[in-house]
Amino acid sequence: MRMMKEEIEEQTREEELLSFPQTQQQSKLVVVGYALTSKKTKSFLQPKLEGLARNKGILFVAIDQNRPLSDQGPFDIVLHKLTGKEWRQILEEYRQTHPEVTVLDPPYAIQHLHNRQSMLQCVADMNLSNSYGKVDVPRQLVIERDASSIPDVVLKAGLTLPLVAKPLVADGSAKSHELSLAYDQYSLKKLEPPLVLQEFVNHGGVLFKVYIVGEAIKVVRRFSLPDVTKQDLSRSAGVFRFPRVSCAAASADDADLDPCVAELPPRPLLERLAKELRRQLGLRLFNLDIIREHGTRDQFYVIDINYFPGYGKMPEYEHIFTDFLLSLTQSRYKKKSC
Ligand SMILES: Nc1ncnc2c1ncn2[C@@H]1O[C@H](COP(=O)(O)OP(=O)(O)OP(=O)(O)O)[C@@H](O)[C@H]1O
Ligand SMILES: O=P(O)(O)O[C@H]1[C@H](OP(=O)(O)O)[C@@H](OP(=O)(O)O)[C@@H](O)[C@@H](O)[C@@H]1OP(=O)(O)O
Ligand SMILES: [Mg+2]
Ligand SMILES: [Mg+2]
Repeated sequence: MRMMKEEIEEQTREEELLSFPQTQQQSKLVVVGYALTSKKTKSFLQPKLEGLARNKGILFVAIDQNRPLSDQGPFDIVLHKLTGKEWRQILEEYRQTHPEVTVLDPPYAIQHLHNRQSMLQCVADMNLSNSYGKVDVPRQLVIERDASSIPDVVLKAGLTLPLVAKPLVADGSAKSHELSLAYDQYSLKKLEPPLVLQEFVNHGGVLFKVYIVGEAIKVVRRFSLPDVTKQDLSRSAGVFRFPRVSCAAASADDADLDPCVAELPPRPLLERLAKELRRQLGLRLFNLDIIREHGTRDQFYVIDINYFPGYGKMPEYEHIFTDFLLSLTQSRYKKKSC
């Protein structure tokens, strides 16, 4: 007789459990359910992560979106990065009915990052400035509709060209990553709202990606858009489109760079920024793109924040991530015994 799908899954899981070191079969395993796109599963769930996790007693189990979430598991942690209202509702309901499970992260908090205005609002409100530096967001305005009005609106708001035009919605779709650089005021009419118009900040062509996993922070350098000089601006006109520019950007960690451009932002400044963002956004898994204004030592701008970014590109992510997952279950255990 053919085995039921559930039975096969149960058997596979039992076999997986048996492949764990014996000490871990006896002590409690941390079961992490994941709901990720196939692209994300490939980049995140690399064999080196799964191997280390196994040694530490962590088991990753794929969530079947065609079956009720409550019938699966039991999970200690749910990791997810999928879009859609329906999925969000499923997760919110699951959080209510399964308070013992840590859902990374709450869907309502992630929603905050799906709009490029609300995404940076926390940073703007923070007014972070101390002896290590100053963190701002570029001046920007939201255009909801009517492209023909943009030149006027930009003039009135006093924004300085060139401007980066970014789709207002940042939901991870290919379209949400289609950016443009506008050199002159009249070409702005060619843009397609709803969008955010952000002042382009010269930063020496290098940006810093700050990856956050709970309390841990890792910073890497990436090549970015080159500076735009006054001469470039007077010579060029029009709108230059650059789809998925950030994904194509190579690592700049080993490049021979001007030390003033390459110097990482001060660690204490990033720690303060990360701590505030973690608290205010209510998120534990995100990264931010931060740039240093060219010609300054300590003026920084946050230009982008992403939920559950490409951790596969973060150095030592397998150690950092597994330690983080373990720390979550330990703190839950501590809370319970208190
Ligand atoms: N205000 C700005 N000033 C200078 N360069 C910028 C600015 N905004 C964006 N850029 C450049 O454009 C790139 C893409 O912008 P941004 O990071 O906002 O887009 P994204 O599609 O959300 O990227 P990601 O793939 O990281 O989610 C940046 O990595 C940077 O090189
Ligand atoms: O493509 P990668 O895995 O590297 O990760 C990228 C991730 O794509 P994915 O979540 O679809 O995989 C993007 O998410 P969406 O905005 O498209 O949702 C965004 O977070 C990028 O910033 C990540 O690149 P990183 O900033 O880490 O370099
Ligand atoms: Mg970015
Ligand atoms: Mg982004």
